[in-house]
Amino acid sequence: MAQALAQSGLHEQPGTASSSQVPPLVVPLLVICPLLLLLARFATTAKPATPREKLLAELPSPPSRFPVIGHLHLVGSLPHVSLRDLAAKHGRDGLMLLRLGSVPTLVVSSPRAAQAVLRTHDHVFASWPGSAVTDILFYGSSDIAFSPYGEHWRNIRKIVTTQLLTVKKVRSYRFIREHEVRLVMEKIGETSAIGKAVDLSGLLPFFTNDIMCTIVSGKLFKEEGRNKLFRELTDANSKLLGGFNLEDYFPSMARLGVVRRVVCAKAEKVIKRWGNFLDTLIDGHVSKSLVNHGDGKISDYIDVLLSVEQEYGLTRDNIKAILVDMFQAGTDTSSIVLDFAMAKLIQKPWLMTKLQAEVRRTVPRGNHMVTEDDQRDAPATPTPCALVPHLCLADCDIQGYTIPAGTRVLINGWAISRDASSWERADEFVPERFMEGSSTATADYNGNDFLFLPFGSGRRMCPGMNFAISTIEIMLANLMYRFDWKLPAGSMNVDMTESFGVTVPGRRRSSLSRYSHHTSCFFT
Ligand code: HEM
Repeated sequence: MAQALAQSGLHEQPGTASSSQVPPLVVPLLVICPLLLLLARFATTAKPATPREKLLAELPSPPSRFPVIGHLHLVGSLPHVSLRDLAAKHGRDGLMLLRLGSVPTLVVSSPRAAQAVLRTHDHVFASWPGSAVTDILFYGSSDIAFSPYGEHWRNIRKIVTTQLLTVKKVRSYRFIREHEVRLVMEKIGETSAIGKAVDLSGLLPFFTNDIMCTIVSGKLFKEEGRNKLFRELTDANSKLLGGFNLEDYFPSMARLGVVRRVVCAKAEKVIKRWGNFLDTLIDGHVSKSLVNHGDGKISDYIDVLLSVEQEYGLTRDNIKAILVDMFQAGTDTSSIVLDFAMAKLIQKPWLMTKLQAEVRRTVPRGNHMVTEDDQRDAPATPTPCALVPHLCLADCDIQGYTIPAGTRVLINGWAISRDASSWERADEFVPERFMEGSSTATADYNGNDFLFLPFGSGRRMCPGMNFAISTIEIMLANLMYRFDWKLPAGSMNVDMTESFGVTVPGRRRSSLSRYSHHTSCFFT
């Protein structure tokens, strides 16, 4: 045995030939490490050169900062978790400054600080930093989500909130939601008939995508199989928005011509495909509306946008940007929440049974599925929270610190909604906390209660909240009503509590797409 170990090199004695040879990387490391440590010391102790740097230097910040990369090395693969841990250690009053590359970024991790940013000084923080990639993918950032705060954003936000996402409009799409739910139930039923596991993570993105396709462009759209292409394009956007983008951390470097060309090349290709596709759809609607007025059918988003085109001075590119936004913001977000909720419920069978009993009690006997009429008492669906980047537009006082203009601000909604000083069993999935009888039953996700901000708050708050809640609730209620679920051994390979997506420093839902677990479930 000893001989075998010695031969394999695991049992070498000091002084033997192989241990006395210095591995090739050691010498450069011995030189580089002290140099880096020296530079890190210099970076953290150097006197601030400008008034802006002086203000930033006042903010609590982790000491271990390197030149060039700043604090990037401290942010792990789950940024929301790293940022929470760093803020607990180095932050003060829910505020902490990080240098992500060359970008000063204020991380906000307490309800009080979030309220100061998103309510008290909402107008100062209502913009976002901008990027070359979003300029390409969203037609000069002329959509709503990526548009800088200002007149154009106000105009587009007004269209979206008064024409596309009103409560009345969302209700009018009820039959589309119920139809798509029915199709998913049939698919699950068919899989059940042959005794196979159901791949919910595979089904749910198509469910939310298909709803959005019909709402954007009408029934024909899906029948022609175009929904698959939309899914592909939305995925391509998510990858571009969610990957590591040099520009987010080193904006001045990304302004160099060569670098910019490399960063933008892929985005140009993707938007060309979006453009061709959306132009065909819009042209189809234009010619249809010339021959067919007021046929009483529910109008889709393209119809609506064309009908207000002149009133709001919309260009063709503006219309396309809004449509891309609706897909990007409105599909993965809801499917991931559904996936997350189901995965968590399957891990807690007693809770699943309890919620199932509640859903089943509300549905009249003999009904094959839950409709939106049956949903008055549907269980609350807790939604995980995202990290959302904002940009400080003018020097602003927050809790005694002056935040200089140009600082990026990340609201770590995930950390806030798991703060042990606000929530009991803060890290656990406990939907009962939102049910009658619990001390937090009245916790409000409408952006008024800063303990819980799944849809954000203030001027940039999610305008798709009603849309999302309607989609999530009807699907979740039916999944629970129709089937009893259990998990095949070893099929859930990631703990979703820790992996649920948050955004990285670009206004994006990037890590939603990093949410790569696979929820396949058996049902009985
Ligand atoms: C569970 C699902 C969803 C969640 C958790 C969610 C969450 C969010 C959050 C946190 C923001 C940023 C708020 C801020 O900057 O403070 C946001 C923005 C936005 N969301 Fe949602 N969202 C969801 C579904 C939807 C849906 C279904 C739509 C559209 C159909 C939508 C459209 C938008 C748009 C357009 C914005 C940008 C608003 C602006 O910048 O003015 N979202 N969402």
